[in-house]
Amino acid sequence: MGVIWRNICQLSDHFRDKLSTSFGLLFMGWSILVIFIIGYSLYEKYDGIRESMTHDFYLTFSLYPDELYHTRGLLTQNLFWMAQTISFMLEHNNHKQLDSELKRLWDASRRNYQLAGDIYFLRRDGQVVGYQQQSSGYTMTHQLPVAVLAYLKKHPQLSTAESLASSALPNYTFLSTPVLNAGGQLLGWLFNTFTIEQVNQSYEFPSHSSVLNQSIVLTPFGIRRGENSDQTLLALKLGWPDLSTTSAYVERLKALTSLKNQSIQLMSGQLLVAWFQFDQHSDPAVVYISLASILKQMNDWIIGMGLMLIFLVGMGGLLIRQYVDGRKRNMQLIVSQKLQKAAFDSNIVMIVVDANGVVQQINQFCLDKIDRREYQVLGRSLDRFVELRPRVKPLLDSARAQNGWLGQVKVTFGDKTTYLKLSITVIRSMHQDHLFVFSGVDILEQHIQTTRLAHQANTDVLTKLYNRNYFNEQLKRDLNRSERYQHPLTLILVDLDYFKQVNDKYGHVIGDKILVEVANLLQLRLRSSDILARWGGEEFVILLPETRLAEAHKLAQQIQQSFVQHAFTENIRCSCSMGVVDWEQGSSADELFQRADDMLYEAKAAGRNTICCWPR
Ligand SMILES: Nc1nc2c(ncn2[C@@H]2O[C@H](COP(=O)(O)OP(=O)(O)OP(=O)(O)O)[C@@H](O)[C@H]2O)c(=O)[nH]1
Repeated sequence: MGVIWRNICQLSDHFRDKLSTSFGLLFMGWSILVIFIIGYSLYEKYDGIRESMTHDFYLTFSLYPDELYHTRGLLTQNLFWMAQTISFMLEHNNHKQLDSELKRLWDASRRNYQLAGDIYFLRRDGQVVGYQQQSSGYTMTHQLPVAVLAYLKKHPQLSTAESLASSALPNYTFLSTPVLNAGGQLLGWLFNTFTIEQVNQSYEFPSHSSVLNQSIVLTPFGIRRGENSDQTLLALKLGWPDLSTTSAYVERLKALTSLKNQSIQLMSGQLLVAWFQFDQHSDPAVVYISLASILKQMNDWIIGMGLMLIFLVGMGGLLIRQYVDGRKRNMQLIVSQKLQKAAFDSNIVMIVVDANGVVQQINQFCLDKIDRREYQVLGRSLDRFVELRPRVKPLLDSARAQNGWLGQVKVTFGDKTTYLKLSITVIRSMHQDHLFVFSGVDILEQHIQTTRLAHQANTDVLTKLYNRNYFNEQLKRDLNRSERYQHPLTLILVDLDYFKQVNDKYGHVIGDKILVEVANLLQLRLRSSDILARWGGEEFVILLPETRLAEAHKLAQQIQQSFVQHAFTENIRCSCSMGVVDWEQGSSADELFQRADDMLYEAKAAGRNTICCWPR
């Protein structure tokens, strides 16, 4: 059991250490959380920029991905960061940085996603911030391409998206730009699929005919062919249509292009991927991406993080509580150990001995008393250094039997003797012998005081003899003993004769002196086992244990004689009368006294200086 207990203790220590480690981990966790919060605050700081981006920017892509499905997710992310960067750059109006950042992003996108085609960065007011042409590699401009500028110059009604929107597409912002190369392939596919009439009839583009002759135009209302169509592709900007508008547009395209069975998907309600397969060699696509959708996803992500945060805070709180509880327990343990040490090292005698009385621990207070060092005492018998009354062995036996001991002991440390109020606590242990903790408070002063008080309570102030109280107690005790062992016991009542006259003649001071002399005179005649007391006034009483009447009578005669021979102070002569009684088996103390009194009365009546005995 002891081993198991020790193991449990070690385990709990181990867990305490682990809790410290947990706290470290928790601290790391919190640090990460703080970093996240700071990051999020910064993010929030640029929320305005993001908002402006949401409302002001649209990205239109014309590209030819090999694996559209695969790249869609990555592209979404990439577009978001591209747009954010642009927004940030514009905010700071630093076109040089914007150029280099866009070039870097474009290169990365093309490398990662094998993009082809053209990218345009547009603002709602129709301004082209920048564009890239796949055919000529990355090109950055803050102006529209030359061909676009020429076209817009020729047709002022198309110079801004705003004018276009107000005239033809009131609900949409619109921008068209001629694009080389790939457009030709798309055009070829369209003409292989539809007749020119079909394309032209379905197209209601409010534009110059020469433009129409040279272009393929995609609008929410249809597709129309231009003459130089092998050179042209118009990228389409739809404004910011809602899902139903977009869906309607897609359906219209599908109807027009007979692609009813082809994959044209609406993603997340606002992410449209329209896939046009137009020849054997490549898969062109128009990808329209809503940044609002991306930001919505972003919001979901923030909610997720919020939930995670709540979870982490909960877990953190739990761990902190565990840690704090552990610390509290530790502190309590330390405090209690300190208290124990303080108690052990206090100014009382503290000794721990084993069952054989061998010292296991001893405090400095005690070491100072016996004038020894700790190493001289530990492992040795307590008897060698301290003399106890009662002795150590019986004390231990008694403590073991009664599960503790409390009492007063006389103790001698070296050459000094004192009294201790001693408490012995027994410590029982599963895997060890009993230990006995001696804690003793020095009560020498108290002992002296008590003894003095007891003495005063039993002593006559004038004569220093025992008083009536003490005598009565002794009489009771001796009567019992005589009763039990059938031992003889006699009592003598002594009364001074005519003492009133002495007082009257010489005064009370002299009378007192005579009383003291009488006390001494009586004491001289007695054995140590006899008890002499002042019964009151000028009356004395003598108890004679183990004494028969004849012997008591003899003693009374000697006393009488000593009075006759003694000259008291002022040469005063005094005599006394005495009643001597033998104790009769079975009679009480009162009966004994009554008889003694009777005898004394008879002695007085007989003329004083007389001894009367009972039985006669
Ligand atoms: N000086 C002094 N006198 C005491 C003390 N106690 C009692 N007496 C006196 O002892 C006297 C006792 O007087 P009584 O009882 O008449 O007895 P007595 O004069 O001795 O006469 P008998 O006993 O009949 O022989 C009184 O005068 C008390 O005042 C005391 O402590 N000191």
